[in-house]
Amino acid sequence: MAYFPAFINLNNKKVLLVGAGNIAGEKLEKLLIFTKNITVIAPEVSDKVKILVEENRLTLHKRKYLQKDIESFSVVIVAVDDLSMQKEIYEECQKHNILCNSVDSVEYCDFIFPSYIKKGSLTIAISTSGSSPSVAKYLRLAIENLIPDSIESFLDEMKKIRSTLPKGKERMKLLDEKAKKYIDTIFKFTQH
Ligand SMILES: C[C@@]1(CC(=O)O)C2=NC(=C\c3[nH]c(c(CCC(=O)O)c3CC(=O)O)Cc3[nH]c(c(CC(=O)O)c3CCC(=O)O)/C=C3\N/C(=C\2)[C@@H](CCC(=O)O)[C@]3(C)CC(=O)O)/[C@H]1CCC(=O)O
Ligand SMILES: NC(=O)c1ccc[n+]([C@@H]2O[C@H](COP(=O)([O-])OP(=O)(O)OC[C@H]3O[C@@H](n4cnc5c(N)ncnc54)[C@H](O)[C@@H]3O)[C@@H](O)[C@H]2O)c1
Repeated sequence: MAYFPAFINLNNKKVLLVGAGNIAGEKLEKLLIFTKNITVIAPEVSDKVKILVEENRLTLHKRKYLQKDIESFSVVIVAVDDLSMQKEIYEECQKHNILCNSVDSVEYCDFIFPSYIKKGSLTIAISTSGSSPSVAKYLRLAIENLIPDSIESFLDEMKKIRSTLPKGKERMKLLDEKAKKYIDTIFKFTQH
């Protein structure tokens, strides 16, 4: 089955990152845009992870992962250089209904990190379901150039209109027309 693309609210969700090397640093940098409720466990910690932990006052346990460490967490990311350990933690997560991401195999992922573009309240996420992370990256770079920064203020304006006008056909029509006009000016055409 394919992955269901969802945008998860990480408020009040505890996130555990196992591993603190190069890839853990990359995942941490991306996660920090969405939550600071992150605990890191690893015996060796890269300079980048050390700085991010200090700057964001994250909890760091400088030791190896121990069974049951996952138990108070909602989301676990396993960024260790050891596939059997990724499998072990993934299986432990399954028993506790904890969402798990492993950096070496989609087989041990309940969710995967997408490549994403964020401009204000707009988020565009791209995934190749693990087929080619670098294709996801270059597609992101190509799409990023198509989206103007003005999208941020335009979305703020649309949000304001939506919250001030009463729900109903009139509001729907107005919002649809404004959205179409804006997108038309960006892409010079609108697909229906
Ligand atoms: C999108 C992105 C998001 C992010 O990391 O946040 C992301 N990987 C990125 C970059 C990237 N990763 C790799 C390269 C080298 C070139 C290449 O292999 O293509 C590059 C390119 C680069 O770094 O330039 C190597 C790699 N990646 C994985 C494996 C294991 C394997 O497949 O076996 C290996 C082999 C390791 C090895 O060979 O040793 C696995 C995963 N990587 C994923 C996400 C998930 C699937 C995403 C999807 O396709 O849907 C998944 C399954 C798990 C996960 O991480 O969640 C981010 C781009 C962000 C951006 O810039 O926009
Ligand atoms: N998903 C991706 O985007 C992607 C991209 C490239 C590579 N990878 C894969 O990511 C993995 C990690 O690569 P890296 O460059 O970050 O490695 P690294 O050597 O820099 O870091 C490994 C980290 O795992 C920790 N670790 C090892 N054993 C541990 C244990 N028992 N408990 C807790 N922590 C432990 C280490 O202390 C270290 O912090 C590799 O297997 C690589 O194939 C994934």
